[in-house]
Amino acid sequence: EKSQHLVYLRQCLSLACRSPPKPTNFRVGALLVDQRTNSIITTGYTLELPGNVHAEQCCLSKVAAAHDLPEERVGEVLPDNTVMYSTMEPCGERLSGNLPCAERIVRAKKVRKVVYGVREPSTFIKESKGKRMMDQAGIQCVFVSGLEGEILATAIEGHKNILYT
Ligand SMILES: Nc1nc(=O)c(N)c(NC[C@H](O)[C@H](O)[C@H](O)COP(=O)(O)O)[nH]1
Ligand SMILES: [Zn+2]
Repeated sequence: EKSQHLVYLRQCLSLACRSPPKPTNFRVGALLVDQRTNSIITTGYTLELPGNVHAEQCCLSKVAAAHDLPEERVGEVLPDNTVMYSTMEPCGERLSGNLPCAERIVRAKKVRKVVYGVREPSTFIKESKGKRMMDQAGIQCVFVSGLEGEILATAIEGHKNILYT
């Protein structure tokens, strides 16, 4: 089970490496798996789509768009028991004020499990709320250890360019 989770999290990590570095967010990769067929439904990474889009948000938006639906209706076209993999815990609050991914995932209804490789660091949001929000919605949140170092190094790539003078 954990080895299978790590296979998908490594794929998320390689997706995160495609994200253009930016000091105001993290570089994250995510993907959706159909648990019945164990096949990947779609992938996403931070800023892949136009606008200030998170990796998890990209996944939901791409599935909806493939069915000519807005993201908020993605639940109508996701298979039951969809699993979201993400290098980082989905956000519960965003400094931009945009709708957090935990709320988007809850709204999607069919995502019943979220697997991630790190909790959100406190760079932008002191106490991350994503996990708690999903727990309260009955979504199974699974933290998988083993890739933290690589995930964090990739996530904060854009931050290294800040000159602390
Ligand atoms: N799980 C996750 N996936 C992402 O793709 C991403 N960029 C973040 N980042 C969380 C961080 O808290 C927000 O990036 C800041 O709060 C700024 O908010 P915006 O990104 O500008 O909406 N977290
Ligand atoms: Zn987010």
